[in-house]
Amino acid sequence: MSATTAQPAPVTIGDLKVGADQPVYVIGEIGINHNGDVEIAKKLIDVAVDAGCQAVKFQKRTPEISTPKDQRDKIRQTPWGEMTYLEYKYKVEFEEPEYTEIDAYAKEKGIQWFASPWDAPSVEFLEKMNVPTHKVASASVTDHEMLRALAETGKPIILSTGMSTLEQIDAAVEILDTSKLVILHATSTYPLPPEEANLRTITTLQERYGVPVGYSGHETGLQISLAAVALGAVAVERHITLDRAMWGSDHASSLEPKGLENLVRDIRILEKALGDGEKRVMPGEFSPMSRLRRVDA
Ligand SMILES: C=C(OP(=O)(O)O)C(=O)O
Repeated sequence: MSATTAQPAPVTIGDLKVGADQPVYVIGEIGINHNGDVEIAKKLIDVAVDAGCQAVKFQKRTPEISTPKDQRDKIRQTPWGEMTYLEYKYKVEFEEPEYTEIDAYAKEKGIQWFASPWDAPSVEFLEKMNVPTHKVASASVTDHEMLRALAETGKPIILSTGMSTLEQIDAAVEILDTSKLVILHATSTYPLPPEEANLRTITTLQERYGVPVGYSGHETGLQISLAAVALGAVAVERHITLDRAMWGSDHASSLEPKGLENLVRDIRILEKALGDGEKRVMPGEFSPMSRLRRVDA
């Protein structure tokens, strides 16, 4: 008899399955860490492939819709000079030519790519790019118009839950098809202090929604993401960068290439180490047992 309880069926994303008894689905979140440069995006795809991630992720916005009205005219110093926040948002936004290049490059490298749309037109854009899944960023949990647009795509959805109450998540889940849903536990504090990680929420979400649950991390270092896997996270998403000192809001709390490589290496070790929960004598124990255990005891 196995000690493990019944697990929800895995969710199929492209040619991969995400769920219990599957390799942890590791997503390198490029986000806007490409700083508007497709060559940086391609280097980050290489970093994710070399580390052993199954996917990279971007963020797709229609800036005049997704940028909060009270933020648009704020002046920012940027590598492109002084500009409004809205102008800056356009600078780091990829459109069809860049995503076509990214799509071809990711296919050539054998890695999945998708994005979090931040408004309904971006869902339509990503659908045209034929992505295998869509991610809901924590900021969009309460954007029911966009969630309905996502549900209509019929694609599997990865729903992040930072900044959200259980009631807000209930309302989001109500709109989505739970047979194609992966939920990510997240705390949207950048960088995330350990005392706000609340990793046992992974179990709370598993029990409440009965779908595969993963983790989207914003901490520095690897321990919290690894603990999430030990607690049953079936997917892990981390921001990635070429250099944490690069200009931009997300670089500082991102993993550099070596950190990502170590994370995936350690996740693969944990997958093996977690086992199935069934107590049995392991093959490697027979020899020590014959040396150490008295047969007459
Ligand atoms: C911000 C995002 O995700 P999360 O809420 O998981 O950090 C995103 O996917 O764009």
